Amino acid sequence: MSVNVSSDQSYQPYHCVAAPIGMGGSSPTPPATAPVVPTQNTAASQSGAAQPHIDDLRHRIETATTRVRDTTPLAQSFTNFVTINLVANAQLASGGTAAMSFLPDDVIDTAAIAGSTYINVGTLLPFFKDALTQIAHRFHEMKHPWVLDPVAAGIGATRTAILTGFKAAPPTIVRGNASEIIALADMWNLNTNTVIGGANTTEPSTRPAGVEAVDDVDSAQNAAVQLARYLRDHNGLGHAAVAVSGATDLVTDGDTVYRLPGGSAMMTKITGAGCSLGGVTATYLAVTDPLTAAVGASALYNRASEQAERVSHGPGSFQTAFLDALWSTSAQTVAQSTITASAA
Ligand SMILES: Nc1ncnc2c1ncn2[C@@H]1O[C@H](COP(=O)(O)OP(=O)(O)O)[C@@H](O)[C@H]1O
Ligand SMILES: Cc1ncsc1CCOP(=O)(O)O
Ligand SMILES: [Mg+2]
Repeated sequence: MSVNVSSDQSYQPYHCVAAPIGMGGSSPTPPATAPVVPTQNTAASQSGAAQPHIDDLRHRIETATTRVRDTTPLAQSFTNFVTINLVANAQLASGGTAAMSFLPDDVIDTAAIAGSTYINVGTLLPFFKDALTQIAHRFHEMKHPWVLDPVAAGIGATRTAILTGFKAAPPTIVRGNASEIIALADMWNLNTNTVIGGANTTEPSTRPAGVEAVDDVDSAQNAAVQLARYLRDHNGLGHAAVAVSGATDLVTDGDTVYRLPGGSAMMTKITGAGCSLGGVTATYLAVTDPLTAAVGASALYNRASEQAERVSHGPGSFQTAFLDALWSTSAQTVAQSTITASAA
């Protein structure tokens, strides 16, 4: 059974007048929310059963997007050196604030004042293996919510040791591209029955993919569902989400699979689109539940990247326009994104 809820919202540009921010001064005036622009393509036909739960999710997305902008939540990041600046800037443009840290005592002390933490394994140093194991187990004891981006899962003994080690103290949310999600589920020996390359192969995926996906989002669905169920049952919080990014994003809590079409393919031409989505997912997780955080951040990214594509002329201006659109896309536009739900 699937429910196709479709309502494209045209973008309403805003000229935000940010209040001057002194050191420790008040945060800028968050953008006003857009008037809901009636469009000819409003809600498609939907079965009655699923509509209330989609409406509730939309309400939680709008509330979370507004709360991020109103409360400037801190999401700490232990992330790679390639995209660390975009992660921080995307968190701030979305309404949150950032703190980047690597030494365990610093990370654990910062976690005590942060709403969540983001861990991304894109670039590694030798001490990361012990540090990240220590951090994950401390987060588990603290019941501290955190997001994992398993960048380049499957490549290198150190990265594999780190990702394998997270199974014993797993995150609240995992966000990755299709190949990373498949590789992580395989690495954790979850029963995913992943079929690569369609019906003509039955071998589970064992190939590392680098930082880019070599699998399509749908081939990662079973892996994402099994991973979400494992996280929910073992992270000590009782709820979880897995987000698989791509041309149509997929998010699951282990019971329902949500699909979010749209966004701009230009996102594949800037490094850090996925990494920064993980960071903004952590920003949302600081104020809401894992499913709402994963769906809301993905929807924000899709609406903002569409706007950026409309006003840019190449990767450089696209990235700048994307940050602007993270700031000014209204909470209502995010909440009214097209979302399709089906049973896991
Ligand atoms: N073909 C596409 N069309 C639209 N959006 C895309 C496409 N590919 C990726 N994206 C978007 O780019 C962002 C990063 O996704 P992805 O490139 O899959 O992550 P990663 O950079 O970790 O591989 C997500 O918001 C995703 O929705
Ligand atoms: C290129 C690269 N190398 C190690 S991490 C990294 C950035 C990956 O960023 P994203 O996953 O957002 O494409
Ligand atoms: Mg990535």
